[in-house]
Amino acid sequence: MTQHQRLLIIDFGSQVTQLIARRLRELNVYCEIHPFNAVDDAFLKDFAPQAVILSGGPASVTQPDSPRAPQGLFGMGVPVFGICYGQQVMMEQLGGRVESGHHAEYGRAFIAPAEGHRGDGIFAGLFDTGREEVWMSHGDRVTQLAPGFEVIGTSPNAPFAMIADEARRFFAVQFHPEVHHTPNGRTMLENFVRMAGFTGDWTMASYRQEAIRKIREQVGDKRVICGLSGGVDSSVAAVLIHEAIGDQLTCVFVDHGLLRLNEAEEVVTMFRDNYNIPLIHADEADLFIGALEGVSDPEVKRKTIGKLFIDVFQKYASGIEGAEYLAQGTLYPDVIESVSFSGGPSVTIKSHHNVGGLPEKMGLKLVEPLRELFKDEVRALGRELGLPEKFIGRHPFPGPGLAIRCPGEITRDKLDILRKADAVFIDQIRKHGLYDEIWQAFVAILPVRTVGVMGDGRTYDYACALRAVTSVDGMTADYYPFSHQFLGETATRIINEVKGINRCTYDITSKPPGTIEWE
Ligand SMILES: Nc1ncnc2c1ncn2[C@@H]1O[C@H](COP(=O)(O)OP(=O)(O)OP(=O)(O)O)[C@@H](O)[C@H]1O
Ligand SMILES: O=c1[nH]c(=O)c2[nH+]cn([C@@H]3O[C@H](COP(=O)(O)O)[C@@H](O)[C@H]3O)c2[nH]1
Ligand SMILES: NC(=O)CC[C@H](N)C(=O)O
Ligand SMILES: [Mg+2]
Repeated sequence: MTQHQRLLIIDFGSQVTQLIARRLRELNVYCEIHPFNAVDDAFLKDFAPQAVILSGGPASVTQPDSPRAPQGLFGMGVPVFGICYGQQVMMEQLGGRVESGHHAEYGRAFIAPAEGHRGDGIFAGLFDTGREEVWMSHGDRVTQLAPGFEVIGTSPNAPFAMIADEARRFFAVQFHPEVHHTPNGRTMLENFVRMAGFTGDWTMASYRQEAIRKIREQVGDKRVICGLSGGVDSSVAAVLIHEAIGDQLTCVFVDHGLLRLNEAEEVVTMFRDNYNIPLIHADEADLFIGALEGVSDPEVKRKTIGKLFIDVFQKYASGIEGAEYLAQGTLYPDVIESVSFSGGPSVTIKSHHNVGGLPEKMGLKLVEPLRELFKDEVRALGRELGLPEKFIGRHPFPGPGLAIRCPGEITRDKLDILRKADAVFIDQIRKHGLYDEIWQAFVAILPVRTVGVMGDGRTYDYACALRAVTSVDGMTADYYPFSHQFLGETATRIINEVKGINRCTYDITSKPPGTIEWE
């Protein structure tokens, strides 16, 4: 376990629990999210948090069998901050009262300070304008405070919107300080962690040292292979592991024939030029493209590719004496998603290419040095390790590559057209200085051909769709608001420069309801 000061977030299933963790990480506070049903008194003792935050959640504390925090939590002497359901559960467990009723508040609300309170303690710095803007999402509300608590702020439908028991260092709010729509939410969380004694010791410099020590401890004198895509995650993982164990590491870059224009050369050159890391360039295009022939179902595509990745890693691992470990760039969101509490079985939208099934089949043990980090932290670690900015700022690129940007059947022909169109689009974005503002951008080639007229001749070629989104973590996304001029210029360039495309559309679907990739 980390040697840093630790904060525990108990998850009651809120859609925005991850944001609590993000906000705290931004404050250089190390925290972990654990589902309420995995946290008991023994866990608390073992984890030894210096403070605890209780998340929101979909349940109602007024219902029998609704989730609770372990009662022992309130006797540990550590500061506790309850958010929404977390507030309600605190009141319920500490002797207050919560009621369901007709007092729902969804969206923006304003908190007024209670008599005699202008905001102090963890509410310091608030109410500058006489009221505090917050984001609410609740149907239940606290109707009676638990002994020891006093009210700090009220909203029209939540008379106990901000409450505190200063003596025990228990605080709670009915709204969500973790979302962007609560402008001073960060101030509240910062006040809370400073009050709890956090010094902000979670920095990438200390993380780097610790991660290196752990990798050495885990791997000993064995060998590690690392699937390297040239993406941020696997590049940072590879460089970090190399720093730890030097030439015990071999990277395997799989060219599955589904990469972007010149991508294979760029990745291989960049690694060979900048790092002295043994790198196998596995040219397996025939294997992948061959297996995908005639396949048009998106899930079948994904599963076919996922399995072939396994086969390829296995092939190269068996050629390396003593290769007992497989490294991958698993991030914290992947970890949380697989443990997080959910009210029912969740639906699989897409089988994200996942190397999680590897170890059993290959007999390889996993090395996952980034599994505690968010993407922005991985980028910060990459900078700390001195990776070239070109790699750190790269848009994410999915493991299955162009296969999921080519709805319907994949052919080499279509892939070539797609690669060229994608290169023009990205070139346009770079030329207009927009690359860093956009989270991810690409072209999808559509499985329809349309009629056009070029140079007085008839064309019957493919249509393509441009996709560019803004996002923080890929979980939700919005389309990027290009100017019409940019779109027009880009469409003209693609149609003029890329033989095989005669029509260009811009995808303005957000996620949800769409997803970022087309398949
Ligand atoms: N072409 C590839 N060759 C080898 N390994 C790959 C390839 N594509 C993906 N992987 C492996 O799958 C993992 C997950 O892919 P993913 O796209 O999520 O991460 P990434 O490519 O490292 O970063 P990014 O999310 O920025 O694209 C990678 O960390 C890498 O280990
Ligand atoms: O490594 C990956 N393997 C996959 O199978 C995969 N599918 C989607 N993505 C990437 O995940 C983010 C969200 O994508 P979606 O909105 O399409 O689900 C976007 O950044 C996608 O590019 C993948 N990455
Ligand atoms: N966002 C929340 O935590 C909601 C809590 C509870 N389900 C309510 O409706 O009041
Ligand atoms: Mg990638």
